Amino acid sequence: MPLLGFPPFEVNFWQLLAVTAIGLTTYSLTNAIYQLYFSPLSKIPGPWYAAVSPAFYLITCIRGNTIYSWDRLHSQYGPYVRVAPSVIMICDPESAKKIHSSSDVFRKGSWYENSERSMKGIVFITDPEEYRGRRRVFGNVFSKSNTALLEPAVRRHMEVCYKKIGKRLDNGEIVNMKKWLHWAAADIGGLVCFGEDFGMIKDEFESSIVEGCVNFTIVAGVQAYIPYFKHITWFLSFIPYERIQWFCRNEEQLRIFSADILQRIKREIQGCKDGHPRPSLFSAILDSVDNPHAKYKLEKNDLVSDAATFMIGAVDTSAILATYMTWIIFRHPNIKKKLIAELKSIGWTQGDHDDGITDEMLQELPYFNMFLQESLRFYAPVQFGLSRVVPDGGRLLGQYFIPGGTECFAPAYTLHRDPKIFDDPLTFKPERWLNPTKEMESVLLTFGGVSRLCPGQHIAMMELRLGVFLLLKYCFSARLADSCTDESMMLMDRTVIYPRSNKLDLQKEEGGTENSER
Ligand code: HEM
Repeated sequence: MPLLGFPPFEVNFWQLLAVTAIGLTTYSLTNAIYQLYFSPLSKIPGPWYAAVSPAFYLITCIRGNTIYSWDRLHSQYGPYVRVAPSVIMICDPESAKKIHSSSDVFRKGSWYENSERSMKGIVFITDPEEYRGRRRVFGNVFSKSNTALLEPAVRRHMEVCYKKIGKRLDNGEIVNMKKWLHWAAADIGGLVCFGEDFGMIKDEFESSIVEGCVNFTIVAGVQAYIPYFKHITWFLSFIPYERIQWFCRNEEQLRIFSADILQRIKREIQGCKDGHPRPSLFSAILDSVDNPHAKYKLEKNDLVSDAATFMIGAVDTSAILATYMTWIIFRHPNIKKKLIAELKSIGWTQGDHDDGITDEMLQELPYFNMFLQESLRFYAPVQFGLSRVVPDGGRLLGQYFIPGGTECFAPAYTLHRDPKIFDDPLTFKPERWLNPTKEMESVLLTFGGVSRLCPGQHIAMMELRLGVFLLLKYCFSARLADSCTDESMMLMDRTVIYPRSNKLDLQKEEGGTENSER
């Protein structure tokens, strides 16, 4: 009996397919016409296929080495490029400053929401209000003066590291500096955050924390571009295949690792007769979880996430920058000579002798600090562009009015090499920082933008200064091994940059003096 008198409505498979195809084609065509001619972003140049579908952007990001893709697009289309229907890339210093401003905050974008599963650490907080609350918990533990208190422990640790490397070089070994610098960065991260290192330099082994931190940035760099992928990985983690499990369970393993350490610190505090355990960042803030009267409260889960996040933030970044600084020192003998000359002026001696040099003295050396600054420009570990969202109401960026909700990013790789700001930008030239322009200083995004500056930057800078000084002290007579070439050190990019060969080998210069003893 036909319903309401209408004849029965029958569709066969082919009709259904035809209707679906017509529907999809109409939608795609209408969307393409809208995106190309009517969208508020349609005036922004860029490849047409990037404007009509997010596929180009997602594939470029998932493939990695985006720094080169963005740089090419910038040279082709100019400072503003539309790389997806609602994503724009900005290579204009003024607008880069705006999107990272601390007064008119552009919140963090979908990259951060997608890249974690259960890790609610500070770096992944996108809401500015929630971020301010979390930052208050940490108070001034990262201030320059607090960082200076850590110098003796950090220095002792680094001294052991470089002495060991020097001895190995003297014994004729080829030493992969990248590996040792990752061990040192993780050990120091442990010292700073938890008051204990992981014994990697002492026992010369790689704790799973290094692999965990490096893997996290790699996995996050893929997951961040595939919406809902983080939910799928939960199911995938049950597949009994080692590589898949490694990919899917890395975040959980880091959280377990952090929870264990925090538990140990807590036991230590409870067992401490005088109530003063080893000083560390997290022993200072444990109180915010356990004390009901603490001024700023933190959930236990967030504390564990923060502990893992701080290690992720500390390890790969510091190690990679130190690796490239080592490369530059041995790649350019004139730079090494100038650094040594300046160090000699404050009493530097080669080998195992106390020359009384402190971090404070290193901060006074002009060439030494220009070398550091140029390294921060050239080898910023995070160069792909930190994603931000235009606030409600939209904002004027350059000559374009960009609607609220649009994602934007300013790739550090391209900005740090802008010939309008840096003369001869592809040459590593410390002297350019002798009289820097305001623009040169403000465009550097090595430690992030002003609204979300890296809290570990003073610690990282101290580590880098002491690292260069101790490298020259204990590995003075080294040279680059034959395996280490311009080609092998070419920048690759997967969230954090790394050398193409994934190593930096040093060996002893033939006829050079002993490194460990004068
Ligand atoms: C050379 C070394 C380092 C570099 C180049 C570096 C770089 C950065 C950058 C670019 C950001 C901003 C990320 C964003 O906007 O999403 C950041 C954030 C962060 N860094 Fe570092 N970092 C370094 C060392 C450290 C160290 C040693 C620590 C901890 C002891 C640390 C902890 C963090 C944390 C917790 C954040 C998140 C802050 C936030 O979201 O506001 N970093 N870092």
